[in-house]
Amino acid sequence: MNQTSEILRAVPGMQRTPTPKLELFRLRGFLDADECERLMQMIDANRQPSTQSDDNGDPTYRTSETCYFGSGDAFIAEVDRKLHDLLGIPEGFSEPLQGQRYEVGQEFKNHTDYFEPGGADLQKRNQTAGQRTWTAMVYLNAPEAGGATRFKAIKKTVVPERGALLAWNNLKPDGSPNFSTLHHGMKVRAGTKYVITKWFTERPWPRSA
Ligand SMILES: O=C(O)CCC(=O)C(=O)O
Ligand SMILES: [Fe+2]
Repeated sequence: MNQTSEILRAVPGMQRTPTPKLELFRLRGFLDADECERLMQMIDANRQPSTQSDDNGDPTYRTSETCYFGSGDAFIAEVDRKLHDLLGIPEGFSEPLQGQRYEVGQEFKNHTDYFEPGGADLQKRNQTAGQRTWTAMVYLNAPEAGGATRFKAIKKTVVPERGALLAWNNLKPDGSPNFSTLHHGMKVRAGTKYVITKWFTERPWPRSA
């Protein structure tokens, strides 16, 4: 079993989706309301159109906005540390924390978080931090309608709940990408949806000088 998987199974209150297809966990109340509010305000203040890995040229594919949190902020560093501690992954083995914001009608269509084997993006990453391993995301609020995360291969839909964390292993036990991690950040129907996302990496993320 993957070491992170073992660590997560031992966390009090952790819920694991019973499927042999992927390792998917949920922990309610990972962040408190104040932490969520603070992160939402930071996302509102500093957002730009989201980009796509392995870009497929479809402009309707990912319509949300992204906030790249600066690494110098003490509060962000604390949230970052909390995520690393939970998954038992040494600090540095991840991309800088991001926030995502979806307005009514915005979504992130079916995709996987790992980089496509043989693709240009993975080739580039292989010179630095390598493939993405685990994903952790935290719902900062519950939009009034819509905005669930749907894992098609296991027919599982996760409804956003303030402070709840979702974590999954993008790779299979042999280290190859797991297509069953395919997921869809579904359209928000009413309100605005906010999440933070953390992608863990095979090797340390290069520090900026
Ligand atoms: O917003 C969601 O529910 C999913 C987000 C996501 O899949 C991502 O940012 O990679
Ligand atoms: Fe994703």
